[in-house]
Amino acid sequence: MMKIKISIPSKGRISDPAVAILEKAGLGLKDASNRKLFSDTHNPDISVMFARAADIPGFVADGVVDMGITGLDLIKESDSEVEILTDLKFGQTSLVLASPEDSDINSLNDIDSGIIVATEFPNLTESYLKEKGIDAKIVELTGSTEIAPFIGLADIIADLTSTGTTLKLNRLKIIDKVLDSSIKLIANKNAYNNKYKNLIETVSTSIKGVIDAERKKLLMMNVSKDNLQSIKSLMPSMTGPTVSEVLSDQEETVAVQAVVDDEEVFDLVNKLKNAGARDILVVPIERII
Ligand SMILES: Nc1ncnc2c1ncn2[C@@H]1O[C@H](COP(=O)(O)OP(=O)(O)OP(=O)(O)O)[C@@H](O)[C@H]1O
Ligand SMILES: O=P(O)(O)OC[C@H]1O[C@H](OP(=O)(O)OP(=O)(O)O)[C@H](O)[C@@H]1O
Ligand SMILES: [Mg+2]
Repeated sequence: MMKIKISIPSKGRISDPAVAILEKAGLGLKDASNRKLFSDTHNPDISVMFARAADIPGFVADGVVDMGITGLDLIKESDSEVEILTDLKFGQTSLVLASPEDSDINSLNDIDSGIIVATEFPNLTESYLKEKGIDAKIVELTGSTEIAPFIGLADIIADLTSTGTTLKLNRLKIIDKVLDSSIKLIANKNAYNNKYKNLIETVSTSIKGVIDAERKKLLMMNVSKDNLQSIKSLMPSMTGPTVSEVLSDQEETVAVQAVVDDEEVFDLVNKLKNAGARDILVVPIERII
């Protein structure tokens, strides 16, 4: 008997990463064949429903599904009341206001009421500008917003930018930021607070474990006892290290292991080698619970 449903995007850039996170969290899809609306997972209590990323906040808020994976921009745009459980550390992007490079509009101060703004995010854009005292005319588009100022459809645009490549290619400059967004794990408020609290928390904990693990490595090495103190002092203080005896060895050797941040590994390995560490292993971690 299936207890909870998680909705994840059926297509687009966040679909595959969402499936991958579920898989690493032990919720791999049983029937991964594409274009199916539902799929069972390896946990009999949890199934997956595929949907458009923009529809997921509404489905979660209305209780059509109990949990979802989608972008903060889409959650805010649809004004859905959902519980945000954790940030999934991908799909980082910002919703910005941008004008043509050669226009005189360089900041909000250069904008008056009546300005025409093309966007895929009419609600966010309109309410942001209203907050700033600007009554904008919104032209809602469903893609290729960048072209709007050049075909006389709008004065400026509100669009997502990540690397900045698309804006640059289309000769647009950023004049203001409406919102920073990334992908979130969300839950229906009632399901989270009452009905399925334990199950939702279990799923959330597993997924958080995957996110934490992705940014960490397990370092293992052999160290002669003489060098142990200097090796220990190099290790990040938060995470150990664990020191254990190595038996079948003539000289006095210990094995040292510690969990370290990804960014630290390169530097640390060199320092450890110089301090006398041998047989250093850098091991990926699947989950940290
Ligand atoms: N260039 C980008 N970099 C990172 N995240 C992005 C980018 N563009 C969109 N996103 C995020 O991806 C999520 C899904 O967006 P969307 O539904 O538009 O999918 P998509 O991958 O853009 O596919 P499509 O637009 O073809 O439907 C949104 O939350 C959005 O913020
Ligand atoms: O700053 P960048 O790294 O260039 O990314 C920003 C672009 O990515 C998204 O478009 P997407 O690829 O989703 O196409 P779409 O406009 O059809 O949604 C977004 O709408 C921008 O156009
Ligand atoms: Mg898109």
